[in-house]
Amino acid sequence: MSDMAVVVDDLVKRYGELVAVDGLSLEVASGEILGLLGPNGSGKTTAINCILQLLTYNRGEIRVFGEPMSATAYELKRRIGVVPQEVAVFEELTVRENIDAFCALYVSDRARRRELVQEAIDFVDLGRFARFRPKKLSGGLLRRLNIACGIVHRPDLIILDEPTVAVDPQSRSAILDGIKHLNTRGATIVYTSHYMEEVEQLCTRIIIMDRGRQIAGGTASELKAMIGTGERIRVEVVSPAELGERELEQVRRAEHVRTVTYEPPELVVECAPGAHNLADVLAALAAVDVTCGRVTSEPPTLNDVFLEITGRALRDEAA
Ligand SMILES: Nc1ncnc2c1ncn2[C@@H]1O[C@H](COP(=O)(O)OP(=O)(O)OP(=O)(O)O)[C@@H](O)[C@H]1O
Repeated sequence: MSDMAVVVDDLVKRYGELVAVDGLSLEVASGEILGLLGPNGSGKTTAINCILQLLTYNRGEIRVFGEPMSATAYELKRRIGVVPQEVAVFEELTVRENIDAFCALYVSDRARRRELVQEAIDFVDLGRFARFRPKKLSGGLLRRLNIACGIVHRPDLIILDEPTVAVDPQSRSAILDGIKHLNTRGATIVYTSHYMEEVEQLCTRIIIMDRGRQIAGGTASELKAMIGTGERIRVEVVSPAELGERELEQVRRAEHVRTVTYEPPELVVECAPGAHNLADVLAALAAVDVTCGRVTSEPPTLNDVFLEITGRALRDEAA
């Protein structure tokens, strides 16, 4: 099983009465970018902290690169880089000194460390800020510093816990590109997020978590193929001013139509997978003399997958 970077078997972590991780099993293959996707509170951070042995747990086995993980497995820990959810850097040190301090935990040779620190600074593009202290950095730059501190020792496995929360779009896209680059350079990546778009863009495989459990896993396309929705068609109704039951019923009767919702002027039709859904829906509308304006057809999202399995949305609008 040496091609597995991480194997978690039946992990349980309780906080008093609350079961934060509830029999979680998962595998991370060497070389992949695994996304752990789940709403806030689904147990992602707790699972990660158990894997890293930062928390004790009630049950379960964890192996990293084929070896049992334990609090004192220092050789294994050296091969892991962690980018925690909360930015954790030293306020009194500059950017360069911070990265060096983290590097020094694993690399004692000063010349080698200088090279690695410079490489990490270049990697997150913080060269212009190398002599700044953290309090002078914006949120996005702080996140980049946090990443540099986690990856400076060139770990084989990199675990990033929601590294783009509260980050501007430009820094976010730089961070995602950087993670892809680390992966091409050979690192296995575990990436937790509640942003489904990010996970879909970045990850080669995705595990969806809810209430401390894995509820589904696969590539984004495999996950979407698991559910009944093939596409969501949105139609702006131009005339008549308001659709009646006759027109709505006509659409419902079209082949593959699963649900029809109408909030004037928009009609939303969810269809099961089919080759001519859009044409069928438009033909149904034309048959009852409905004139359409803008029409769009979208494939299902990972939120649809989550919704279909749990009955709830992956995240509320404010998240
Ligand atoms: N130290 C703690 N004591 C008690 N309960 C906790 C503690 N840490 C987490 N929890 C609870 O455990 C559950 C899982 O939390 P966890 O932080 O692992 O979820 P998450 O998916 O990482 O969400 P988030 O992205 O918000 O961190 C939540 O119900 C949370 O309130």
